[in-house]
Amino acid sequence: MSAIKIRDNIYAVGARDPEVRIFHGYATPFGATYNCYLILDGDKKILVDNVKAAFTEEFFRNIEEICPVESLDILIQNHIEPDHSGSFPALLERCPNLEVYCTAGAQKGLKAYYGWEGACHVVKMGETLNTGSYTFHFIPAPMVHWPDSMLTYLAEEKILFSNDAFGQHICPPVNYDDELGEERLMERAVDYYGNIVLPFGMQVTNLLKAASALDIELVCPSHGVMLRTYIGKMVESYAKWAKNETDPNKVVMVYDSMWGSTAEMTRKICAEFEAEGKQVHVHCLADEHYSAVMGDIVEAKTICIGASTLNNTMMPTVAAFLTYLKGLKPKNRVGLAYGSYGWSGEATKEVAAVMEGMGWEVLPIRKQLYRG
Ligand SMILES: Cc1cc2nc3c(=O)[nH]c(=O)nc-3n(C[C@H](O)[C@H](O)[C@H](O)COP(=O)(O)O)c2cc1C
Repeated sequence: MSAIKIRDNIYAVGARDPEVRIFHGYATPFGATYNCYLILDGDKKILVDNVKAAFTEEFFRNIEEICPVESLDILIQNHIEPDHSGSFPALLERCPNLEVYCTAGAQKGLKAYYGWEGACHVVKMGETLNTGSYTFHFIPAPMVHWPDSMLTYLAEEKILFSNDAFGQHICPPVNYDDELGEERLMERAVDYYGNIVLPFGMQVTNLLKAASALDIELVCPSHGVMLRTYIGKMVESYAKWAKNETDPNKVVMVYDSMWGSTAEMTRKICAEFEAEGKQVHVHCLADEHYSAVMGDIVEAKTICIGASTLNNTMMPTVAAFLTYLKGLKPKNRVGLAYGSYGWSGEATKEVAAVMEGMGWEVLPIRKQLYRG
């Protein structure tokens, strides 16, 4: 990838990773990008975030299209997760006097990850950095995505560097939301939300409140395409998802099956829901990674989980999905546990217990001895 000119003095200088298929346990069938941004303000050169360590060379090449890496003055580190900070040691090697702006949590993280104990500008909500003609406003957003996370707003250009917020895992040959198309954008965004942001509805609501005062023309996230046309749609969707507004007509069915009996139950139950006019999304865990289900979970009111009994418990694929789901904490759902068994049939009871543990309304279990 080359540097992408966004404005006269602003460039995207991140890296593309079309090959990545699992990203910290999250399936990325369409690859990912690690976006970061270079801003020139007179003789000041400011970098917002950096990239995964393995992509440092590509990142440096992109910067060098604009200016020498050694000439960078300031690094705004919005978040310390290694996909945004992996090049930090290499950057410091080439720019030992780089001034770093980040939250207190990020400072701790930079020390823990990289042993870095340098002087740092620790920023809080509402604090700004003036670099001459530009003012950067810092907006800490704890848990969107980690405790150290923040966003940075460049007032004069009306650009929000949103880091993980509003991101999408995709590595398309285009740079902007309207080039990708609304449907594809929102499909990737809800997948990202379901896998990354879902547990943090309250924090997202707080962030949207803080961002509502800003005049934003361009959102530059750390993953996926930049938003210039569908900012309103994205913010509206985040607000809805953060409030856990589900669709009573949307049903998700997730299952695995050894001999096809639970698959057959899935087809029957699916047909029943469809006869009621519901929209059913079916995922078989033998074919799909458990994280591929999460985009549909975000808006579905009813979630049916099918597991046959294997050695007195549920199938491991379903157990893995439930472990993942529990961590992402979808609330206020209606659950149905179903599955086939041969003699003891523990699986469905175990699935229903997990649903109860998440506080869901649980429908009566549907169990079937072998093929009925
Ligand atoms: C390796 C293996 C272990 C099984 N263990 C149990 C068990 O512990 N308890 C039980 O009720 N059924 C057990 N079964 C029977 C299956 O649950 C039963 O065949 C069921 O119909 C399979 O549903 P499926 O076709 O959806 O996989 C086992 C089946 C296999 C192949």
